Amino acid sequence: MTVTRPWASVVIPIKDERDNLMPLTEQLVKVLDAREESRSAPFELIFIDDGSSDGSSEVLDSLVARYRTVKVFHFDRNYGQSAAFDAGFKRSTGELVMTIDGDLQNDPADIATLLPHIKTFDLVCGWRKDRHDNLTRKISSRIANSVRSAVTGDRVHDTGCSLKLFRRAVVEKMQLFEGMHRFFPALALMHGFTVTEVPVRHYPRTRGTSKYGVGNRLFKGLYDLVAVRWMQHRCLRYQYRTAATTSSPSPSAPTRL
Ligand SMILES: Nc1nc2c(ncn2[C@@H]2O[C@H](COP(=O)(O)OP(=O)(O)O[C@H]3O[C@H](CO)[C@@H](O)[C@H](O)[C@@H]3O)[C@@H](O)[C@H]2O)c(=O)[nH]1
Repeated sequence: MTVTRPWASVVIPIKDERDNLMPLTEQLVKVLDAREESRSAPFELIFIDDGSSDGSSEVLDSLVARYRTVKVFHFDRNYGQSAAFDAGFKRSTGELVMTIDGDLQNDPADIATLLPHIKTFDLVCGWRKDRHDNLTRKISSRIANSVRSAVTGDRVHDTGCSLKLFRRAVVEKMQLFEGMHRFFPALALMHGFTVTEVPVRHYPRTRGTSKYGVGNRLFKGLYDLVAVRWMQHRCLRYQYRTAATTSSPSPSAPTRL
C-alpha cells in the first residue's frame, strides 16, 4: 500500500486555548478541504499542546477522535512557542508547512492569500497591516520590528505574525531555540532562501487570554536579536571560507544574506 505524502502540514502551537480549538479546526478543515490540492493528497493539522492546564488537552484529544487529519502532541510542561514550532516542524510530513496562531486572531481563509506566492518564494510571511491590539502593543511592536529589521536586514514589517507558509526545505534548515520563531525571515535569508510578505487580516481575541508580556518580551527579544546577529555573522564567515576553498583563482563574495 502506498501512502501519499500530505501536500500541507499546518503547525499550531497552543497554550491554554480550550475555547478556540474546535472553531479553529473547523475553519482550517473547511479552507483546506476546498483546495484543489486536497483532491490528490491529504493535509495534516499538527497541534503542539505546550503544558496547557485549562482543559485544552481533552478538547484536542476529542478532535483527534473526530478528524483523521488532526495530530496532537502534548508536552508535560511549558517549553515555549519556539520549542513548540520546532517539535511541530520535526513531526510534519507535508510538502508545504504552514504556521498559524491557535487563538483565532489569524484568519484561516488567508491561507488562500499566501499559497500563490509559494510558487515564487521559499517563505511567505503574513503581515498584520491592520492590527487589532492596544496602543502599547502596537507601538512596542512597531519599534521592535524596526530595530530587528535594521539589525538583521530582513526588511520584513511583521515577523511576529504566526501566519506563514514555508517550503519543506526551509523548515528543515531551521534551528529553533529561545524565541527564534520571531526571526524566521532572517534565518531563512541567512540560509539563502527567498522571502516575501503579504498583508493578512488580524482579529481581536474573543476567547481566552494572551500570554504576551511587554517587559519579558523586550528582554528576551534583545537576547534573541544578539543571538541571530551572531548566527548571521558565523554563517557569512562560513560562506566566505567555503567560497575561498572551492573557487579559484579569485573567490566571489556571497551576494545574498
Ligand atoms: N506552544 C506554545 N504556544 C504558545 C505559548 N504562548 C502562546 N502560545 C500560543 O501562541 C499563540 C499566540 O499567543 P498569544 O499569547 O495570544 O500571543 P499574542 O498576544 O496574540 O501575540 C502575537 O504577537 C506576537 C508578537 O508580535 C507573536 O509572537 C505571537 O505569536 C502572536 O502572533 C496562541 O495560539 C497561543 O496559544 C507557549 O508558551 N507555548
